This record gives sequence, structure tokens and C-alpha cells, in this order.
Amino acid sequence: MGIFKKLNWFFKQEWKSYVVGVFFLIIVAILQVVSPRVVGIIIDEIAQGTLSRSSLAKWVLLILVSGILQYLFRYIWRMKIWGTSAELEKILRSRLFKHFTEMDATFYQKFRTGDLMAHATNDLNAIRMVAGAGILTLADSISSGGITLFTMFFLIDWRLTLIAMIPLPGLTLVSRILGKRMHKSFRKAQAAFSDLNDKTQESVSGVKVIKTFGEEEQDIRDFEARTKDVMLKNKEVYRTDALFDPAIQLILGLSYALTIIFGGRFVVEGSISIGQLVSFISYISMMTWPMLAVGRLFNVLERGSASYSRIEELLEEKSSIVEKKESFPSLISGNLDFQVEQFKYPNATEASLSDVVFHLEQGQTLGIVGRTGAGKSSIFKLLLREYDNYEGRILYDGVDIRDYSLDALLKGIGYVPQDNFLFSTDIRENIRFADPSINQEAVEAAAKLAAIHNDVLGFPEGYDTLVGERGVSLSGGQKQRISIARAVVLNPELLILDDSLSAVDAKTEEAILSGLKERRADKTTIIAAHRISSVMHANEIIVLDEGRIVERGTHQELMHLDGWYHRMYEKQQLEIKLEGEDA
Ligand SMILES: Nc1ncnc2c1ncn2[C@@H]1O[C@H](COP(=O)(O)OP(=O)(O)OP(=O)(O)O)[C@@H](O)[C@H]1O
Repeated sequence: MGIFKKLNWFFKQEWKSYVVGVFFLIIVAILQVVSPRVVGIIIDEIAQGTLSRSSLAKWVLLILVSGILQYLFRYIWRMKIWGTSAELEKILRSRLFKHFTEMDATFYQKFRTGDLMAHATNDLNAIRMVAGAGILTLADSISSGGITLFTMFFLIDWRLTLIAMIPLPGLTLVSRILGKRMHKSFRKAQAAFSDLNDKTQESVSGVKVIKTFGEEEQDIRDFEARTKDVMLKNKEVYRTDALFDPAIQLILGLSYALTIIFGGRFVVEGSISIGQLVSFISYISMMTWPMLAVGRLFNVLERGSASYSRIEELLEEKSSIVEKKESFPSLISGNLDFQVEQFKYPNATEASLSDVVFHLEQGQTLGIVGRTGAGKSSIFKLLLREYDNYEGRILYDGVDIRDYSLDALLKGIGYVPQDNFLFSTDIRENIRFADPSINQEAVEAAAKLAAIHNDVLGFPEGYDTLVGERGVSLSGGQKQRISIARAVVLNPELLILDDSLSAVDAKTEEAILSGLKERRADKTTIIAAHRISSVMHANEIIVLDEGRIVERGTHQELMHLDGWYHRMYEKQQLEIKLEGEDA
């Protein structure tokens, strides 16, 4: 029943609908006892020979009217209670989604996509059942069970009612034992479903890779193992579930037996009429539903409670990135000072950045090169405030980036990530993602700067062409250039290109870089690349190795150093020459 307490906030908010729903539910319960009593009266009138045509018509009409009213009122309470429960699912889903958008990188490393999706679908469904089926069965079993018992007690015979109730405490025992088992097994089943969801999500998005490596068989086997696990855990849930109804039937069976033994004796003794015994037996059969409902209620509540704790655990996760109460609201601008003494990813043992210090005047460009895993992307993650747990400071115009509001910081940065991502909409919307009110002229200017404009004109529907799963397939270079256009369209204070030119050819790269230089003369740009040609015109270039700056300077200075940079440059020049000869 704890789950009702947890959902109290919702019931308080929606009490009106529930009051109307429960009111009609009680009316239906009262109407339900009419027919068996009327049947009992008719039987007694037959036995006494007093039944007339007109009294029979009266009783039949009463049964009919009660039937029609039950039909109407059932409709009302179902609409009220079911409809309101859908509202709960909506509220929780919005809350969960908002929470997802506020979470940091650590959260997304800890919880996988499929798992989060399982929470947002299956678990919310189980909670909605509490507010719908749960409330309904609770109110229904109490009202119809209570009213039936009341009628049996006061209108038929109180002794027989007490005797028939003897087996009822068994119900509490059964519910308690099976309820506990249900909670445990349902939690396990939901966790297994999360796991399966993850697997499905990963396999579907990675299907091309799986096929290229001919690993379908292995993947199918893996999938089957997880499906089997979900099935076995759900079987356990159903096994517990299946034990409820027979246990209740057994308890009811005992009640019937006691009623027939003792009720028969009372009829013989003449303390009750035969008609009353018939009504009483009908009432016992009417108790079947409230009692089954109690079983179902526990089932629904235990499932809901298991799911609610899973959702609560997610909602309790806190983002480590918190905005200060009095944050600096103006957009970032000015000089950038990056002074990180040490940065370690949460749970990592080794530092990913050590003593990385650079100063960038407004309008300057910084180049970052280094082997893979050297720490280039880590610098960007700190600039974008994906992590706060570093020693040192990052200042924009002398103000720590942790003092800016997140909005002010992130709106000032145009970021092209390494694994660029396009949304399933048209090219125009992808480019003006940051602000849908940007006009076509600005979109085209950004596309020209990113050297994608001519490609777009070549597509069947130009800027209206859909991309993503249902649209055209774009080449890696085209995707990269649309991502660049998206980042430059607002002419941000800081532009970050994280290996964003890797899939474009040398000529296009040159066109993009010179365009950026011209357009962004008064803005700051950071370019990380494997190709030296992407960074050689930067005001300063840093060479990273294992998270440390090992060489720094302009292209000329680095060439004189005769270190990693120089060797890399020579090697890449040689490759270009060989490619040219091949061609
Ligand atoms: N989320 C993470 N948790 C723990 N360690 C991480 C995480 N992301 C990156 N690292 C580690 O931090 C180091 C630096 O990684 P980073 O992605 O910054 O390198 P990079 O220079 O951008 O490499 P590449 O050129 O291949 O993109 C690597 O050793 C990497 O294993």
C-alpha cells in the first residue's frame, strides 16, 4: 500500500475525478445487490403462492432498471478513473524526460539508452496501472464487497454471514506472501527487459557493423539469450500471478461449503427461508469478484511499486553540473584562458589532462594536434562544461566559466563534435537548429562557409531534402559539413572543430578554413585535427601527448623544433605526394 502514499501528490491533485469515479462505483455496488435479493423474494413468493402477474412485472422491471443504471454508471467511473490514470503517466514521463535533458555526461555513461527507454515505457505503464486499475479494484472491492457483506449480514442472516467469513483471513495471508514474491520477481523482470532493450537498441544502430563483420549469428545468439532471460523472469512473475486466483477460489469454495452446511440447517430449522438461502448463495458468488480483485490489487500495486522505485532511483540521480544561483547572464566574449592542472574522468585512474594551459586572444585560432587518445576532445568537454571536476580554471574574459549561466556559456559556443549527428528533418532545419527563426539567407551563408551549399543545391529538394533514416543518405564529408554549417550559422564567440574536416578533401578543407578565417576575424576558433594542414595557419598550435602539452608554437616554430609535429608534417606531405603520383 506504500505506493499509494508515494502517489499521494497525484491523488491530491486529481481528487475531484477520483471522487466522482468512486461515487459512481459505490452506486453501482449498491445497485448490484438488488437483483439477487429480488430473485430471493420472487422464489419466496412462489413458495408461498403469493406471486401475482403484476408483482412479477414490478420485480422484473426493477431488475431491468437496475441493470441499465449499472451500465451507465460503470461507464462514468471507468472514464473518470482510467482517464485520470493516463494523466499520471503523462506527468511522470514529462518529468523523466526533463530530468534526462538536465543530466550530465556521467549519467549517460552510467545508464544506457535502452535502459532509459525501458524506464520511460514499461515502468511508467506499471505505475499508471496503480492509479487506474489499482484505485479501481481497491474502491470496487471495498464497496461491492462491503455492501454485499452488509446486505448478507442485515438482510439475510448475521450468523450465516459470520460463518461464511471464517475462511477470509486466509486471503490476507496469501496476499502478503505472494505480494512480496511478486515485487521481487517483477523488479527482476523489468531489469531484464531494460537489458534486452539495450541490446536491441545497440544491435539496430550497429547493424551495419555487425553485417560487415559477418557477426549476425553471434548477435542473434546473444539476443536470444537475453530474450530467454526476459521470458524466464516474466514466467516467474506469471507463476506468482497464477497462484493468486486459485488460492482465492479455494477460500471461496470453503465459504460455499460452510454456507451450504449451516444455511441448509437454518432452513430446516425454519430460521431462514429457502429464498433467503438462494439470495445468500448468490451474494457469496458476488463476493468472488471483490476477492479476486484484492488479489489483482496486490499484483498491480507490487508491480507499480517495483517500477516506482526504479523511476525514483533515476530521478534521484543528480547532475554534477549545477548552475550557480547568481550566475553571470551575459554571453561569453573576449579572451579565453584555459588553465587546467589536472582532469580525471569520473572512475578513471589516470589523469586525461595535466598542466594544459593556453591563452587565446579574441579573434585568434588555436590548433590542437596529437595522437588519438591524447586528450583533444577532453579539452572541449571541459570548455563545454560537460565535466566540472578538474583542478584549475577556465576563464572567459576573466570570469570562470562555472560562474556563467549554462545558457550564456553554451549559446556562445559553436561545437562540431567528432561523431557528428544530424536530426531526422530537412537540411535547413538541421542547419538552423540553434534558432529556427534564422532566415534562408543566413542558412545559405553558413552552408557556403561550410562548403556544402553546392551539394545541397544538387539534392532533389534542395534545403527541404530530408536527412536521416527516412531521407537521403549523405556521405561522411557531407554530414561533417552540415554540422559545421550548424555550428557557424550564429557566428558564435567560440567555434570548436573537433576533427571535423577529416572526411573532406584537401581542397575543400582549404576553402572552409580560409572562409572561416575571413568571417571569424574577431571571434575565437579552436581546431583539433589529425591532419596538420587543418591547423598550420593557427596563431598557436599545441601538440598533446598523454594529456600533456609536449610542443607548442606557430607552424614555423614547431617545424624548427624538429619534434613530433615536424615528423608528422613531413609524413603527411609525403603521403599527399604519393597519392598525387598514384592518381
Ligand atoms: N568518458 C570517459 N571516461 C574515462 N576515460 C575517458 C573518457 N573519455 C575519454 N577518456 C580517456 O581520456 C583520454 C583522452 O581522450 P580524448 O577523447 O580526449 O582523446 P582525443 O585526443 O580526442 O582522441 P581522438 O583523436 O582519438 O579523438 C583517453 O585516454 C581516453 O581513454
